[in-house]
Amino acid sequence: MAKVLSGAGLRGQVAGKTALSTVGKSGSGLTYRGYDVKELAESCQFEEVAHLILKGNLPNQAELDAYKSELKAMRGLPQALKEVLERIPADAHPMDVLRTGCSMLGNLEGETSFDEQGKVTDRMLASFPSIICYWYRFSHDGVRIDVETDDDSIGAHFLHLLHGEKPSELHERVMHVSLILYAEHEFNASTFTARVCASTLSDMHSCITGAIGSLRGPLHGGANEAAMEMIERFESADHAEQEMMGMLERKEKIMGFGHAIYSECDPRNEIIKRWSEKLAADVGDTVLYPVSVRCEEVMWREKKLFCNADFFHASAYNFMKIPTKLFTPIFVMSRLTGWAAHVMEQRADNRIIRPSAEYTGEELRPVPAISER
Ligand SMILES: CC(=O)SCCNC(=O)CCNC(=O)[C@H](O)C(C)(C)COP(=O)(O)OP(=O)(O)OC[C@H]1O[C@@H](n2cnc3c(N)ncnc32)[C@H](O)[C@@H]1OP(=O)(O)O
Ligand SMILES: O=C([O-])CC(=O)C(=O)O
Repeated sequence: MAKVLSGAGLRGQVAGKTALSTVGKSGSGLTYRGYDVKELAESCQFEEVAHLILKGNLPNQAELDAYKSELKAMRGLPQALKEVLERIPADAHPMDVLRTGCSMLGNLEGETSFDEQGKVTDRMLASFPSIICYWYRFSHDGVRIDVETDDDSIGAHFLHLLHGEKPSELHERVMHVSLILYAEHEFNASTFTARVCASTLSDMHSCITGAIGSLRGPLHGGANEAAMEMIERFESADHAEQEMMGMLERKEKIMGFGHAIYSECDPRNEIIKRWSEKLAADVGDTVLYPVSVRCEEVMWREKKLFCNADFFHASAYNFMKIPTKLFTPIFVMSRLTGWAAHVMEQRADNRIIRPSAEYTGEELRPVPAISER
């Protein structure tokens, strides 16, 4: 007889093994393949971390240069995909666009054998910024942009396509940090979605498409967007405090706070918060950053709830003039590495994931004739 779990949401249950990351091991830490995320975010480019997660090692200079060149060469989009993107309306959610774009790429350049898993993942990594920005610029500005730029990094490629000009050094660095922080996080909801899909021996594009859908919700990746929608309503730190107290009294969920695994703090927060502060100084902000800090203070004082990775990402992205609706797609551009690495790990030692349910429905009963229902 299978054991019935008492806690909802499978909280605290070990659902499988991974060598990719540890989350909250001592209440607050995060490591990717044994490296502390703080050190990675301090000294690495996102492409180094993508290489670490997907290929197993931090690349040396020659390997990094080769990997970046390979990715650069994969930025173009097939005409049939552009045509699909052009038909998606401007008021669609960009996460839905990305979900469709990923799925369409699977139709055009599908994974025909698991030997291709590395290649199709790199292709997605290189082309997701193109997909999202091609649609965004076409539907919002009516232009068909050339997505094959020579930018050095994935983050710079994205910002260049979005704004039509190369980003500053500061913005490119913030993108590296942000993409590193979001890259991998053990058995979170979207990664678990990808692994469940992989366990049926499905293809990579299906696993990633499912994961995008799972990340979209405001309790997961969608929280950075929801946090932005909240903080932009606040006119000052005092106003933020007053509104937050009301929300807490009404027992509303405050997006960007709390975590299913971390018990003390989310280690990604202090890093992105520092960069948000730098960006605030860069743009001369006197509202959004102080409002965000006050929200953090109120939540800790009132509920002992801390900011997760999403909260200060909201102001950081806003300072870089990234439209709010594109916040969660950036998360996808990064987490794709973790998702794909988990798919590969699942495939390497697979058994179909199929838990049991505790039945809470009716006892066995006869089917009444239709005239008697
Ligand atoms: C990158 C990421 O995906 S990080 C997560 C992003 N998501 C969010 O920011 C959404 C807001 N946060 C939440 O909804 C939750 O904290 C989650 C989904 C992250 C974790 O959920 P859980 O593990 O179920 O939360 P947990 O069990 O710790 O909650 C404990 C209590 O704190 C409350 N709580 C948790 N987070 C919040 C919050 N953000 N605002 C208000 N109350 C909260 C819960 O309602 C619960 O209260 P109760 O005991 O009275 O029912
Ligand atoms: O681990 C989680 O549940 C959510 C999270 O922080 C992430 O996926 O980055």
